[in-house]
This record gives sequence, C-alpha cells and structure tokens, in this order.
Amino acid sequence: MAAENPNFQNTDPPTVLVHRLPTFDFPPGNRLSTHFHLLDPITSPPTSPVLLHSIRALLCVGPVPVTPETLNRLPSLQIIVGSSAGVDHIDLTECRRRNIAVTNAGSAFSEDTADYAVALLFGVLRRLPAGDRYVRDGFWPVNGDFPLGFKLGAKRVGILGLGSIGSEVAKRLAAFGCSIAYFSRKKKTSVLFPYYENAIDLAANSDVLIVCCALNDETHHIVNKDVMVALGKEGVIINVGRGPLVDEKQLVEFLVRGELGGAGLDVFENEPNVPKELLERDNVVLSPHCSVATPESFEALQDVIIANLKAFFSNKPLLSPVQKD
Ligand SMILES: O=CC(=O)O
Repeated sequence: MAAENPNFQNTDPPTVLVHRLPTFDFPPGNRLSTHFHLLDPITSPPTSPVLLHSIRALLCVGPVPVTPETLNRLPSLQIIVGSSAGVDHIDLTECRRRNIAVTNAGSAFSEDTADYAVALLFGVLRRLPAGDRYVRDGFWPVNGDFPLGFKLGAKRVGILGLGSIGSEVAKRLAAFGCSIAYFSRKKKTSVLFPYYENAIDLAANSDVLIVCCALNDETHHIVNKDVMVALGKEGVIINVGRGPLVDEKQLVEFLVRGELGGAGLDVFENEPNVPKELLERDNVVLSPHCSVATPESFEALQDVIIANLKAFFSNKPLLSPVQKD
C-alpha cells in the first residue's frame, strides 16, 4: 500500500513532514530517514490534504518561515523540530497559542560557532583577510611591511547572550587571556563573569562585543547607535547571531566615519546582500552565514533531531525545547 500511495502514513517508522526551501537540504547520506518516514513535498508527489491533516511532527530544515498559514494546513501538528540554533523564522507566539512544541539545534552548533566567532575576532584584530590580500595582490614586495594589528589577549570582551554559544565563546576567549563580561535575558547564578543589566553598560565596559543571542522582539537591533557610541572608536563588533541583532545601517555609518574599530560579521540584515560600503573596508571581515557549517556540526545536529523526534513519538521529555518565556 505504501508503494502505491507515496503519501501513506506508516505508524512505524513514524511520519515526519519536511518543511524546507528547494535550495536548502541536509547533506546527502543523512541518517534521519533510517528512523522516520520523511515526507518531503519538494521531492515527493503532491501531498494529500488528508495526510497533512494527520501530520503531528514537522521537521523544519533551515530558516524556512513557519507562519500561521503554514500551521493552518496542519491542524494535528504537535511539534516543530528545527534544524537551526536560531528559531526566529518560526512564529513562536502562534506555536504557543496552538500548544505546539518547538525544538532547536540545541548545542549541536555551539562549539563550531564559538570557534568561528574567535576566528572572526582574530581576523579583525590581526587583519588576516587584508594580509592575505596584501600578499596575493603583490603589495608586499612593493609596499613593504604590513600595518600593525592588535593583540587579542587582555581585551575586555562583552558577550551579548550567554547561552550555549556565548558560554563556549567565553571559555575560548578566557583561555586567550581576555576578561569576560556579559548581558543575557537573566543573570546566571552559576556564572562568575560580571553581568551588566543592559547592552549599553556592557559595551561601555568592553573593547569587543560578541553578539550571540537569539533574535526576537526584545533583541532586534539590540546593538544600536547608543551601544556603538558606548563601545567607542576602537571597539570591535562580532556578530554570529542574526543580522537584525545589529542596526546595520548605523554600523556602516559608524565604520565609515571611523567611530568603530572594526567588525567581523557572519550574518547580515538582508542576506545574501551585504552593504557595499563594507566590501571596501579592511577592518571588516565578512562571511556568508556559515559559522555552523562543518560536517561535524551536521552530524551532531542529526543526533539532536533524532533524539527530539524519538522523545516526542514516545512521550518522553524533549532534548532541546525552545524556552517558553
Ligand atoms: O544560523 C544558524 C543557526 O541558527 O543554526
């Protein structure tokens, strides 16, 4: 029967509807289909509305939006398993209203993303991409020594969002001799780093701001003009969270006027478009939203997705539920 009707919903393995953009998929050879019957409307024949009515689990691959309209087509939906750390593409308020659980990538990406934040910071302070261009473009023999960079050790690093990624960033930069402080939704009782009650105070006491918090209504443009003023002329902003956490228009203006020391950006407000003013600047390191992208991270992600779906289908606690506050 399953062979005759590709939309047939087996109970074993359980059916999971895949929600993704045509351009976004798991790398080949993923293990998810050995545990679940994955119904992917992009590769399967049209999915019957009757089947959609019975779907309980949705696997959201990448940053594809989940809107009230998406949810209207899935009246039995109970869980959305996300494949990213950030879930700003999912309408969480609507999910809460409909009592639909949401999970994210948990800590699958945290180490790689933290490594990347440190790499971007090194890139800005020591001007690594600019130095690379200097050598490749033949300027070294002509112009001589490359300008000095800045030392990483002993920098005062302010972390915006001391969650799973922020904590890994703190661990790494503390090992480089930086002092760490943070701002998060809440002060963490188990953490000894100084806590600031807002982003401006954190910036005023930091040389570097590393942005790794979740994007939501409260954190949209959390790095605004006032934060940039507080960070000061030598200050560096690293963003591995989401583009709209930083007011990009202001960031460009501050950099162009020389009122910030530099920026390392993996994310942008209007991806894949990057403000052209940034392309010309040697104190800015640009990266195409790929801090999480390693085969190791994607292996770990599959473990998290499988664990969440298995827990859901056997009524056990979810591994990485998105917090409900
Ligand atoms: O940007 C990547 C993620 O949120 O996992």
